[in-house]
Amino acid sequence: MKITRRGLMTGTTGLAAGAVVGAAAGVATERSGDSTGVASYPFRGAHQQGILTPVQDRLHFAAFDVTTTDRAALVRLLQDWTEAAERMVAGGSAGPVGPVEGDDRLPPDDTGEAIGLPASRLTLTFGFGPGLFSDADGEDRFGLADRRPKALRPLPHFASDAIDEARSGGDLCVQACADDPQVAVHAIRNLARIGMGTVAVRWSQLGFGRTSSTSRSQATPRNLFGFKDGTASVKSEERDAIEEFVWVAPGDDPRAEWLAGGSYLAARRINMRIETWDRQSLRTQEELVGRTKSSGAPLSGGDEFDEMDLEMPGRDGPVVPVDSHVAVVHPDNNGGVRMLRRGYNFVDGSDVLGGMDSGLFFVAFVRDPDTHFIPLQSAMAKQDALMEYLKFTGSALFAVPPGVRPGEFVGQALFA
Ligand SMILES: C=CC1=C(C)c2cc3[nH]c(cc4nc(cc5[nH]c(cc1n2)c(C)c5CCC(=O)O)C(CCC(=O)O)=C4C)c(C)c3C=C
Ligand SMILES: [Fe+2]
Repeated sequence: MKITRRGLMTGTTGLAAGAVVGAAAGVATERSGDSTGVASYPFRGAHQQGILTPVQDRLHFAAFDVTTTDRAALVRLLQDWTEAAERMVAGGSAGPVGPVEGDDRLPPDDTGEAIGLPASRLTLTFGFGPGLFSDADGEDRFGLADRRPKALRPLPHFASDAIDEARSGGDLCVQACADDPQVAVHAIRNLARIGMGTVAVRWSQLGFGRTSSTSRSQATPRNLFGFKDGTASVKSEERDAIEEFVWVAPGDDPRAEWLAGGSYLAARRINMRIETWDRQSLRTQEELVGRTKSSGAPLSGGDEFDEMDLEMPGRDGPVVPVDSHVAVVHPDNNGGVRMLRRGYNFVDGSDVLGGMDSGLFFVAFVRDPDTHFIPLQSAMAKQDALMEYLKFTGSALFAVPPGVRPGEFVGQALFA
């Protein structure tokens, strides 16, 4: 069955628009326009989609404040979001009726800007922020406080952070990734519309040109410094590494067993001083990163995916400088830990000085932020020569519940 919003609207499936959901694992497309050969991914499974899924080209990420005090309303929202998400990732509309099929005296249950667009490999990934468990005064908002995962706290302040609170935190988050920005935006917009009166968008971020790859079948993309980014990120083919570094395991956190099979999502909005960067010599740029700009190979030699030799002597110390980015965050200098990175480039117009408000919206999925993320971010803040070209302007941490099983809603085990 071919599922497109247009196909559904013209009745080729014989079903109401949006009523159909993809059941097969990764519905193949006749003409997908991407290297994966897949048009859509199933919403339900052991783990949420949008983590191991081959990274799509576009992002719309939104963080929400929960505005209700009613636990039942929060549960209803998650049920409604689950239904809408399942329809939209299959290429259907947000509501069961559709953008133009309903009673014309009522607002449509889908906003319509995705009419005619295919699923575009849309994935929707949901997360819970610390504020869902208790508010700033420690008040238990929804009877969930004693189920808060131990590592789910606002990220600490790191040296030279310039965090804008209006771009940080949030009680809930939704990561929408797709190959078409209109499809990602449509999904977030409709989830926000469905949540009216229960949640309000706190901040959101658009991203383009994925800065990572989650599969060996994907080429490594480039960030706005012009370097390949994502080379050493955990790949979906690395089964042992995924268990060790990405998924929360049963027994990791006895009071938050509901999170087993899930993960933590660390988000950092990082402005890049690209105008200053562009004035640095190629050699300086490569020494700041620790890899070559052309192939992404370590400065110690070899090809992109070859092991880096952090000890190889150069003229003034190691050939991969000790304060280069890759040396500072390398597993050998951080207790062996790795992370699955899934960031995007962004350009949000220009700043008051005529420079571009641009950078990298860093997203990483980790098993435990206390051991797999915070120490690396601290090391970067203190020792990384790249920091001179970076300004951290947003910050958030979310617990990402496990996958949604048939008949369940997202995060159901937390409310059991
Ligand atoms: C705290 C975690 C990290 C932040 C924040 C971060 C920001 C950041 N990174 C680049 C560019 C590159 N990063 C690369 C590798 C790399 N980065 C991190 C962590 C953070 N980066 C890790 C764990 C690694 C892998 C290290 C390893 O195992 O070798 C690379 C090299 C290519 C690659 O492996 O992806 C580049 C390039 C920028 C520009 C940036 C902030 C804007
Ligand atoms: Fe990095």
